[in-house]
Amino acid sequence: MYEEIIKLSLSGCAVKDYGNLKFEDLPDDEPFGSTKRPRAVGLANKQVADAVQRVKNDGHTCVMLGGDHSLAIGSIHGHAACRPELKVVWVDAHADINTPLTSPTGNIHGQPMSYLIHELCAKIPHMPSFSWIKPCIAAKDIVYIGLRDVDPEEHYILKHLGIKTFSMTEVDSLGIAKVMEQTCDYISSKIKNPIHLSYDIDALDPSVAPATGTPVIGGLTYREGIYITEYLCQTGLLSAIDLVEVNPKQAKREEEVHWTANAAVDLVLGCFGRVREG
Ligand SMILES: CN[C@](CCCC[B-](O)(O)O)(CCN1CCCCC1)C(=O)O
Ligand SMILES: [Mn+2]
Ligand SMILES: [Mn+2]
Ligand SMILES: [Mn+2]
Repeated sequence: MYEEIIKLSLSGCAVKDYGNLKFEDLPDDEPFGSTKRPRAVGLANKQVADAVQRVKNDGHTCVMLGGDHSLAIGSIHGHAACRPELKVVWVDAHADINTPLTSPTGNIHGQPMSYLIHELCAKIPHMPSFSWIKPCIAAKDIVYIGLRDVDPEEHYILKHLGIKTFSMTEVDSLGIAKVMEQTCDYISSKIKNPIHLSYDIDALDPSVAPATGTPVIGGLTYREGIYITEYLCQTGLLSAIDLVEVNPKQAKREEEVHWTANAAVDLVLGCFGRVREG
């Protein structure tokens, strides 16, 4: 991922590398109910939240390179501590809004949004090393793009809270340009709020980004994925970006790692002004 930093530097952006966060291995991190590795994930996200808050206090646009999507807990929490009026654009095949009680797998990468949303606060049990997390966004502050693998309980939550979603059906029916126009009208209707873009690489079709943990066919083309970043960049409102779920270990062969990493690099470059016209 250092390629990102080099390329961003080359493209004229002032880049400050805040370094890698070191997450200690917790051997006896027993599940909390069905929720796996609660202490490791809770402690890691506290570090992420503090780091993102440092970056935002320094006045930068923050880029958090994951790791899995559970890290969005800390990233959005830390960002909201500086910019409480932020809006979230969540680009993903999945909604990642299971609560610990609805999750079918107990994997926290499928749950991050549930810890952050005010309206779900009462549905979240107290968990070890999660007590520092305070809900910081409202359902109306969120837009999803790229959904195509949503659990029934997640679907109920999305509908019940009236959260704005553009699934792959809407991407097909409207086209990505209309989706982005409607996304920005929805989040910036009255005032221009800072945008937190949380980009799960599995939003892209597995033919483009195969090296990821939960690939789902029928995803965004490379061009649609890049268009999202170019469109949000030109709003001038991008305040923090998560680029997560790139996982070389999931590649079947070396070239799949390159395809996935190259797509991730290009997505970040799109967020910082790289346009395809040259
Ligand atoms: C859709 N929900 C899943 C996937 C979460 C993906 C997280 B991401 O960060 O990569 O987006 C999957 C649940 N299904 C697994 C297969 C059997 C049916 C349930 C979950 O584990 O909650
Ligand atoms: Mn994942
Ligand atoms: Mn995700
Ligand atoms: Mn996903």
